Amino acid sequence: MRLRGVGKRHRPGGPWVLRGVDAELPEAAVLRAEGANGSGKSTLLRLLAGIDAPSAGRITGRPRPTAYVPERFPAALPFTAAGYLTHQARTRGLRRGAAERAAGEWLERLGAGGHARTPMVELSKGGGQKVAVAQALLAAPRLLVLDEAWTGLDVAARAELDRAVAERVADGATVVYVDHDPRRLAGFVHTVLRVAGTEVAAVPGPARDGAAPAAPGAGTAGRVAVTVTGPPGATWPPVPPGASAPEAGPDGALRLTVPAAHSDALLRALLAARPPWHVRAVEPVPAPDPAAGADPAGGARP
Ligand SMILES: Nc1ncnc2c1ncn2[C@@H]1O[C@H](COP(=O)(O)OP(=O)(O)OP(=O)(O)O)[C@@H](O)[C@H]1O
Repeated sequence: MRLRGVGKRHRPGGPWVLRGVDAELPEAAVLRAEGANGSGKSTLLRLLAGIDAPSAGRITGRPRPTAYVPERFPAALPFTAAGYLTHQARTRGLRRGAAERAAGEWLERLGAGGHARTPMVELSKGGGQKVAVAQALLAAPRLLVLDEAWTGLDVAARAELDRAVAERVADGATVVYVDHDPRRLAGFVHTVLRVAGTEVAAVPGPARDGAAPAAPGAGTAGRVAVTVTGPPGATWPPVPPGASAPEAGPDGALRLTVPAAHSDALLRALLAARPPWHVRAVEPVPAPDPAAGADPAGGARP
């Protein structure tokens, strides 16, 4: 998916919120949009999801199907939770039986199975948010856009959404999100979209293959250290080739190193585990062999 010279203003002649945005969004990747309040993150996400059209420029190659969880979900709809989700699944091409099954399965996964027959207007804020998330995940989107989608969810549903993100990415989808919590999916982010002053800068995130050598202090051997904590009962997933044995730290966290080329696979496995692991940090590891990439400038980019 590609943005070329994309601009947006919310009314003709009004101020540009975004202008001249050029970016390429990779497949099978998580992208996090960051920026100050009112900088235009939600505006960017609505453009990416196709909810709003750009005022200038073009967006091409948007993966289909596309799904979007808005910051404010219109929960006061004349349906039950399951009825609404079934309707949504039908509009996305599922047959009635498959649509009902998908609706029920997503409500169960998010811990809202007991509210399947609850009218939407009677749902709590958290219940409404679960329906908002479920409607986005129903049709296995190839582009998933999440605007503060974790807000209002309970801990278990948040973890389920993390897992759903990992599943979508493992399936080749692009996931773009905004969240006020900097730890949300930390270490899993391929690209950060920095929104500031009408511009969007795409910078490598910690999970990008090959990002580690470009980071200050990193060696050219390209290993990264992953620090995780696990919920009670978490089992260690299969780790990719070349990973070190996990070592326990004093604070109960586990740390292991892995070749940068395999860090995405490890992060996906950790987040897709049931229950999922919490990825605390992904950091470059200096190369053990000084001849392999000694760089007095501290790993500056070539
Ligand atoms: N529908 C709209 N009509 C007019 N102005 C809008 C509309 N939506 C957003 N804006 C304006 O566009 C600018 C960017 O808003 P946006 O919601 O995209 O920012 P944000 O970075 O997501 O903010 P926050 O972090 O507070 O959610 C703001 O000045 C906002 O007031």
